Amino acid sequence: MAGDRDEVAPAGLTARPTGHRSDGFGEQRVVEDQSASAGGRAEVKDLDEAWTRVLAGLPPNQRAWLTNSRPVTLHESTAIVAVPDDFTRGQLETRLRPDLERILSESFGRDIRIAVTVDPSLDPELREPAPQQPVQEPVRQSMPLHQPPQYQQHQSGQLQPSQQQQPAYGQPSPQRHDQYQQPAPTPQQPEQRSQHAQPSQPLQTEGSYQPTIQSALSAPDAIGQHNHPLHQQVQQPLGSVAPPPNGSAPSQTATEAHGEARLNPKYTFETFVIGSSNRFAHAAAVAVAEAPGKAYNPQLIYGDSGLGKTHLLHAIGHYVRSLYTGARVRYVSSEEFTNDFINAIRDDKASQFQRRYRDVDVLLIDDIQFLEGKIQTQEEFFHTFNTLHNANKQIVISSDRAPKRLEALEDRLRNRFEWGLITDIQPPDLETRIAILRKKAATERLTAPPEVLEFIASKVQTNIRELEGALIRVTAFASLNRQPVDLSLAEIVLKDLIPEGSKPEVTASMIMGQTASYFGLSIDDLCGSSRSRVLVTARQIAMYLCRELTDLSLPKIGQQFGGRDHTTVMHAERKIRQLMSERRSVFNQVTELTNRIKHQAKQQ
Ligand SMILES: Nc1ncnc2c1ncn2[C@@H]1O[C@H](COP(=O)(O)OP(=O)(O)OP(=O)(O)O)[C@@H](O)[C@H]1O
Repeated sequence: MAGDRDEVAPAGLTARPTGHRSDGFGEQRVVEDQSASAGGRAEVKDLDEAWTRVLAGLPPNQRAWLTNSRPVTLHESTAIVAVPDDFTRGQLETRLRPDLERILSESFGRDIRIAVTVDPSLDPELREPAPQQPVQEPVRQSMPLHQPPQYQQHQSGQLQPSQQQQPAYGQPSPQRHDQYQQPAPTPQQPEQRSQHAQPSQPLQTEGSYQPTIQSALSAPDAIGQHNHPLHQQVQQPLGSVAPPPNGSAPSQTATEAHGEARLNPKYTFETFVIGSSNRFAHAAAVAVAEAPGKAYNPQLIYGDSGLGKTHLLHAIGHYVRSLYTGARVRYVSSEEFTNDFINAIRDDKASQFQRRYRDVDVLLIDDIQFLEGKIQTQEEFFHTFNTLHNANKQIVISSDRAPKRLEALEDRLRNRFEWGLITDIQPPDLETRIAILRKKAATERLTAPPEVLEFIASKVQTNIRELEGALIRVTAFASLNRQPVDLSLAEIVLKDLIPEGSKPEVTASMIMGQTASYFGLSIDDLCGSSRSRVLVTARQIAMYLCRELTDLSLPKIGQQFGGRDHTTVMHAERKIRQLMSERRSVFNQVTELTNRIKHQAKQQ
């Protein structure tokens, strides 16, 4: 009990409850028992009543800070109040203190001071992962980084279905989609139908099957129907593929492998719309997924931001895992790879790092351009690449440029990228953009008539992420106003989002500056660790806008916000998308901020 009381600090100090007290009243009971003989019971009850008066007596802007705060107990002349986070505690101890103490003193007829304690469980909504420290590539390390891998025995095996229940190598495993939260099946337009092989169909067995890019290219336009291009006889196999040595199945369980893969369940081949701009890359991606390590190794996909490179990488991962039980797939952005590498050096865990990236069947590495200029990480990646390639493990790489244009990447790496197959993705044409919107509307259960989809597709021409963002804003606006989604509504919403004329360049610092000043916060607040509701919303809106209005990658955005993890940015994006259609205030805040940011960008 004494321990409990020790957690409560006088104003100015922070105390963190050690136990979980979801109602914030755990401590009240403690003190109640202690002081029962001295009439403390009545006082505790009075504190609740006094708190009601406090809430009624404060102006709304101050009251907002108390939404998730709770009175805990009255101990002599100190009222103890629990709040969800440090930021709110700061507000109570500074701005609100005089009014709080005045109203409480009036209620009790004697001087009352407040002491504030932090109880994070009071804010159940906040699930933000803790921020990570940003990391810098070390200048020089003395430890040996490139020892031969210590898991040679695992590397002999090509992908093999694991033990009893599995079909023979080269045959698909039964559907394992239940392991993922696949998007709910939705009715599809003929042109949106998935064009990759169904896992329930047998794959051609080793030897008889060779993918061919010719056949992929001869497929009709994506917007029309076509046969699966990859079950055709080889005419000109690309990439040198050594026959895989026989080996044992990976020892990892499917569940472990799934946890490691970190794939977005929405990014599958089913949800990927094929058009002339991406058909080649898609066909090669399917080929690679069906015959990992054998078709094209490495496969490199390049193209501008927001055109579907990450989507394809994840889709490969899902498809491999649905075809080969136990397949060890790992998706990683190059930024994470770098950070992981640096942390491994710092923590003296080089061999664990190497195992993580070398003991896999398929390595999907996103945004390789991030390795430019990072000599040590390039060196490490070079060895990772060689180890995997020598063992006939599949490597798929994405980049925002063709390898030749990755000037700050070592020649030996660029050369290796050219060993396999290089495919590009171009901005989609109008028909593909409409088909993407149609599919997006169906999977997200957003209702929008064809003319609205066409209108949006005609307005947003390059980045598919922006295209999706525009659809979300239009449907959110309609839902908030309980209006049907029609052309005039779409025109209103998109007028501000997509200004006429050249596209001004928006930067993360513009977004952070405007967001901070809009919410009366500082940039440090946005980058800091406070999780007060106001701040979290502001931070999430700023992250959402960085995602929508800039080309920055998830990890890059995370770095801008005090070194947060990329999953925090993903969470923020999802959260704000959802809140925009549920809360008018959030929709208005995002719209107003977008206007301010674009206005500022135009003036630069
Ligand atoms: N052909 C497509 N069909 C359906 N959705 C697509 C397609 N291409 C892209 N998208 C969607 O567009 C969004 C952006 O795609 P993605 O993140 O894969 O782009 P990217 O090229 O990796 O961008 P960046 O380089 O900025 O990371 C995603 O939501 C993705 O699902």
